[in-house]
Amino acid sequence: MSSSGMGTDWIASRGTPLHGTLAVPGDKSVSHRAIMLASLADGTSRIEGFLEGEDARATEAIFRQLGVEIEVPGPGRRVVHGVGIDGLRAPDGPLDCGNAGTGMRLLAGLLAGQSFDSVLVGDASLSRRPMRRVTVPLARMGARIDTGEGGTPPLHIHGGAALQGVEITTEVASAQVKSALLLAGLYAAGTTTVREPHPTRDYTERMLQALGWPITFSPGYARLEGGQRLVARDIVVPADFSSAAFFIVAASVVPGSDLVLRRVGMNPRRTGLLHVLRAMGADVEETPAGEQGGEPVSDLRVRHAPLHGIEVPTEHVADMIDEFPALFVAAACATGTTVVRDAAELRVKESDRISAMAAGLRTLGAEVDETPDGATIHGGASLQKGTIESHGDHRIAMAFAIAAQRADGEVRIRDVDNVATSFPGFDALASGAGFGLRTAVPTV
Ligand SMILES: O=C(O)C1=C[C@@H](OP(=O)(O)O)[C@@H](O)[C@H](O)C1
Ligand SMILES: C=C(OP(=O)(O)O)C(=O)O
Repeated sequence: MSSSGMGTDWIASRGTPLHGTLAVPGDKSVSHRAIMLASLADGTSRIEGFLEGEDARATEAIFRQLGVEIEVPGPGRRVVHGVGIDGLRAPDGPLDCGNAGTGMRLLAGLLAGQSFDSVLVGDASLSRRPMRRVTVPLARMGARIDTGEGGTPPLHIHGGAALQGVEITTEVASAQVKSALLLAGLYAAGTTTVREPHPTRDYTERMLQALGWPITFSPGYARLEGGQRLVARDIVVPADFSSAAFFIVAASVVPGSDLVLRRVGMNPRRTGLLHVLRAMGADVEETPAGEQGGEPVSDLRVRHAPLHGIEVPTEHVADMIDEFPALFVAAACATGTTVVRDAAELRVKESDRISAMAAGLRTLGAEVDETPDGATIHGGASLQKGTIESHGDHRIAMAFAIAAQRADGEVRIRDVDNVATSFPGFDALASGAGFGLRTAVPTV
């Protein structure tokens, strides 16, 4: 326990210019889906590049509880003995999704189609997150799911519901909501069609197709029929763009940096930050490096460049939804003003990311005006030392480790254990590249 009494703290401060060649861990979104769909397939699938993060491991543990045998031949590797589309068995107790919104929302759809009852629970942060966005449209398909008071977890899912395919336009642009509906659609009679207000990441669609389930999809649209089967297939998980993003921003803002990130997943629904950073003046050279698991991957060489503020085009928001904490730091280090709009979703992530970033940047001396759906960040102030609350949110913690590389003095970042949900080993990789970053000596 740290002096905050809540978990580990980091002490971050200016390091050296960032150099070297790094490979970030596997994609979290793909890792969740690989476990889920390989478990439902006929036959044995091998997964390479699996993210050894707490979120994906929570999903893995849940599928073991649902009767799936999953071997671990080594780090980042799994052998999943699929039980077939109707082969899951009733769990012996609640299924713990940990910190993972993705795990819980996708499982709500998948479990709504089973013959048995199940209960999904999560940690304190997940227990505050909105679930009606999945339970309401799933109810239209015939699912019976009770939420806690206020539409939050736990979710009590009643088995044996006769699901019916529906045509739905989602209210929020959310890959989790879309995926929950498609996974319920596997068990529904007839056709399930999902349209989205803005296109979101399409890993569920791509992986269903790769495992042989007939599906039609294009940006913002997906349609499938119930009652098919999945065929086991080996799955290679590409490196997570969202993890790479912290290093892309760090190398952009730390003078003298020249960093290479190897074979990063470049699904166009994930790379909105690149468009925005380039519009701000960032120097990111992209060399395509083929495909990994059906996804384009590229080597990215990032050199420090002076950034200037912009109005973030709203069409990029869904394609960079997890990158805003890092973008706020880039904006604080830029000259001029950056305006973020149409990003109210940030308020219902692991923390309220708009207010967490605004509060933390103000502590370090930057001027930030919050709005209901975004913020105006006034760049150019020199950042000072200070103590930052991560609110137990991995992306807030990592974002402030970057900000500290531009601060005069030490930045204490409280409660960083949650970084292990998406990016185990971030601190070692960051220190190796040149970050000033260490774990605080606990005080008793
Ligand atoms: O489908 C997914 O794997 C994810 C979708 C996004 O959430 P929303 O669907 O809530 O936008 C993203 O923030 C999350 O980290 C992963
Ligand atoms: C929002 C995130 O994840 P999840 O919704 O799965 O908790 C994230 O990783 O930034």
